[in-house]
Amino acid sequence: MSFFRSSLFKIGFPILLAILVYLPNEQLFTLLATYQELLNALPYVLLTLVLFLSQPFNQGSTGLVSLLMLLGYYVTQNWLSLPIANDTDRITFVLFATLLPLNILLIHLLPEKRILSRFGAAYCGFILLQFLWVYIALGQLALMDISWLWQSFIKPLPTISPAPLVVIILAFLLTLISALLLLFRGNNYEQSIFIALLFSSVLVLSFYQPLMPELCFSLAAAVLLITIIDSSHELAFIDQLTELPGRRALEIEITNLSGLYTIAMIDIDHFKHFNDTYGHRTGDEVLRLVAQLMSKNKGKGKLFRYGGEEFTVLFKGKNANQCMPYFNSLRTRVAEYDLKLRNYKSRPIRGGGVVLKMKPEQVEEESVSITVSIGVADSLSELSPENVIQAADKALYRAKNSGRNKVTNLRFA
Ligand SMILES: Nc1nc2c(ncn2[C@@H]2O[C@H](COP(=O)(O)OP(=O)(O)OP(=O)(O)O)[C@@H](O)[C@H]2O)c(=O)[nH]1
Repeated sequence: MSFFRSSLFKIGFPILLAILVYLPNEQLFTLLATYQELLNALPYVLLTLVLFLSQPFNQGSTGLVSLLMLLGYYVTQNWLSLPIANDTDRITFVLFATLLPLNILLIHLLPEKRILSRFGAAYCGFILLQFLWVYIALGQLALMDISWLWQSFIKPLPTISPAPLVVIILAFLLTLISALLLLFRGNNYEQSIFIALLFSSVLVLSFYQPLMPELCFSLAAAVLLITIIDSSHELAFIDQLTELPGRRALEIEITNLSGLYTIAMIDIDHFKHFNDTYGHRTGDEVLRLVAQLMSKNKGKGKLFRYGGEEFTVLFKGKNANQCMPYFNSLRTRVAEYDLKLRNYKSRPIRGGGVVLKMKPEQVEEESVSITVSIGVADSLSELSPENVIQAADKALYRAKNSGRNKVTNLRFA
C-alpha cells in the first residue's frame, strides 16, 4: 500500500498512462471512434464529478484543477475544432496551450479553499477576466495581419501540433516543476496539479492525433477521481503522524475477522517521561521512528496505530505461540536501536526526518534507548475480536507491571 502512496508511484502511474495515450494505436482509435459520442461527453461527466466531490471532501485545489480542465475541454470542443487553418485559429490554440498550463501551475500558490466560498467566487471572476481578455485580444488580432508571427519564433510544428515548439517546451517545463514539487513535498493537491499539467502537455504536443482532447481529459479526470477518493480514504483511515493505518482502519479490519488470528498490543514504555524530558516534538519523531522500526520487523503482521503511543499488530492464520518469535524479535530490535537525539532543545519544526541546519560544532548528540511492552492474545481462547483485543490489553498491563520491555501472553504467563 505504501508503494501506491509513494511520490514515485504518484508520478510514474500518470506518466505511464500519458505515454500510452501518446503512442499512436490505429486499432484503438478505430475502436474508440465507434463510441465517439460517449467519449465526447465523458470528460464533462468525470470532471463535473471531481468538481462536486472536491466540495464535501475539502479538496479545494483539486476542485480548481477540475474546473480549469472542464473549461479547457470546453474550449477544445467549441473553439478549436480541426482543421486549424487560419491565423485566428492558430493564435487561439497558442493562447489555450499557454494559459491552461500556467493557470494550473498557479494553483500551487493559492490557498486550499473550497470552490463554494468567497474565494471560489473570486477565482471564477479571475478566470472570467482571462476569457474576456482572450476574446478582446482575438477580436483585435483578427483585424491585423499577424502572418509574420508564424514565420518567426512561434513556428508551429506542422504535422503533430498547431502549437509552436516554445509553447510545447513551456507546457512540459511547468509539468516538470509540478513533478518536482510533488516529489519533494508530496501533498495530495500537488498530485492533482501534476496530473492536469501532464495530460494538458500531452494534448498540446499531439493535438492533431485523433480523439486526443477526449482521451487526455477523460484520463486526467479518471486519475483525479482516483486521487480524490484515495486522499479521502487516507484522511479517514491513515494516521498522519506515523503514516500507519489508524484505529478506524483496525475497527473495520476486525469486523471481517474470523478463524485463527493473533492480536498484539504494543506500548512504548515511559513515553510520558520521554515527552516531559525531550519535548512533544521530539516525542512525535520518536513515535514515527518506532512506527518505521516496527513496520520493518512485523513479519507478515498488519500494523496499526491504535492511538497515542500504542500500536496493534494483527496476524491472520497464526496462533499466539506461533507469533511469539516475531514479537520477541520486534521488542529486541526496538530496544537495541541506538536512537540519536541531535540538539533536541533547539531543533526546528520539521515535516519528515530529522532536519538540522547548524554548524557541526553546535550539534550535541545524545543516545537514548526506547523500549516497548507487548501484550499478545489469540482467537483460540476468546469469542470475538473485541475480546481478543481486551485480552491483549490485559497481557500488556501484565508486561508493564512485570518491569516493561517484555512480551506477555496470559495463556503462557
Ligand atoms: N509526542 C507525542 N506524545 C503523545 C502522543 N500521543 C500520546 N502521547 C503521550 O504519550 C504519553 C503516554 O503516557 P502514559 O499513558 O502515562 O504512559 P507512559 O508514560 O508511556 O508509561 P507506561 O505506559 O506505563 O510505560 C502521554 O504523555 C501523552 O501525552 C503523540 O501523538 N505525540
